[in-house]
Amino acid sequence: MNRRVLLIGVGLIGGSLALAIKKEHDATIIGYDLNEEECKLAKTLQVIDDYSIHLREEAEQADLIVFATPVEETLRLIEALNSFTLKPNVIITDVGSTKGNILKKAEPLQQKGVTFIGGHPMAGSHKSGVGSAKGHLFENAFYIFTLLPKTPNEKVVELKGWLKGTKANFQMMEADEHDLVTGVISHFPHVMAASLVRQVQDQAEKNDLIHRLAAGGFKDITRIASSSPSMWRDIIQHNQENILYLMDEWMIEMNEVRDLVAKGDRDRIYDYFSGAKQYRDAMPEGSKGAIRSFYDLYVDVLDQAGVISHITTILAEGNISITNIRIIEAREDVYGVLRISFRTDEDREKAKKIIEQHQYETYKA
Ligand SMILES: NC(=O)C1=CN([C@@H]2O[C@H](COP(=O)(O)OP(=O)(O)OC[C@H]3O[C@@H](n4cnc5c(N)ncnc54)[C@H](O)[C@@H]3O)[C@@H](O)[C@H]2O)C=CC1
Ligand SMILES: O=C(O)C(=O)Cc1ccc(O)cc1
Repeated sequence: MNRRVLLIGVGLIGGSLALAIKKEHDATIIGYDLNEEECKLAKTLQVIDDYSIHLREEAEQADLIVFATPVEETLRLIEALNSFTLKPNVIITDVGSTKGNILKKAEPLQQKGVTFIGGHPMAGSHKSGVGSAKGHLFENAFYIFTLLPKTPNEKVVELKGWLKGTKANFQMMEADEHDLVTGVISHFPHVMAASLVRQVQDQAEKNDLIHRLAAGGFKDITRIASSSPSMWRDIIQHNQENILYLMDEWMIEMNEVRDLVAKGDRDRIYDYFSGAKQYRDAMPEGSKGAIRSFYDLYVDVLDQAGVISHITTILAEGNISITNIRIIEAREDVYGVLRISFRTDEDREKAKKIIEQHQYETYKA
């Protein structure tokens, strides 16, 4: 019998999961979203088979229910599910960036014998909406499951089966540990990125050159500050304790660095940078973390006119597809750096070889 998936929240992550599910399953995917335009677009793009405005009716027929809504909304909707008569074997999961409060909210469902498995695919983008959804978004990314006590293992295996098409790397974690770890590597860095941008904004009011010069590397390192403010408001709210702890730690650290700078302590400043470099350089390559790594290649170009078409032609001849190409004009008009993004490290390596054969200089960030 054809199985039914109810996707609640048909945006970037929900749409990407739907596409991944479709790769491996011949199930009917029904979308439910407050924004009807997103549902229409999702249907046109064949991300979902159909959509509905009748949550109860759809939930009661579903074999798999996926919440891909902002965390605060997910909490509200999980509560609504409590009064529905769900199929006895249904699996409910979510994709929220925080897990503690969501699992607590799902406890009453489990007490009624319904399986809820917390999920967090740790890859994404600063973009929102189903228009940016991709079936391969979670390939090689960590996909964390957080379980309520007594969740049957066969249900976890079944959910992994549903999500096989993501080609993600599934991992189990306790909800508390998840929230601390993601606080460290994703949520707090997000606050930092936003604060760096706001510092530039404040300083740019005094000197408008700052705005122009920030367009290069600064923009790259603060890319995540362009993500959905409402999504991040929810994340910060639901990981408040960890974020406050990390902010306090950061301020202690900044005071220590401030002290080194004030004293002009050259050796210790060197040690500070060198320690950070060593630790960063030793981080594993090739696996995706929460913050998306791009397989970028930088190419020095002198004459910008015509160079993009030349490089795209030689890459096309070499059968290498690119996901993005952009000139970063950080060196005024004559010189430029071309940044080309690839889907895999392998593509980037092949491209590097080919481009260098044409006498361009390349480097990886
Ligand atoms: N964006 C990212 O990179 C990642 C996001 N996440 C998590 O995924 C979830 C969704 O994020 P995105 O897909 O990026 O957001 P999105 O904005 O692209 O999609 C969210 C969708 O939920 C809909 N929605 C909001 N409230 C609703 C409600 N009450 N009922 C039905 N639909 C509702 C919105 O209309 C929107 O279409 C969030 O919980 C976020 O924490 C997890 C991993 C990565
Ligand atoms: O844009 C990026 O790379 C991200 O930071 C993606 C992201 C956002 C939220 C998550 O919970 C996990 C990953």
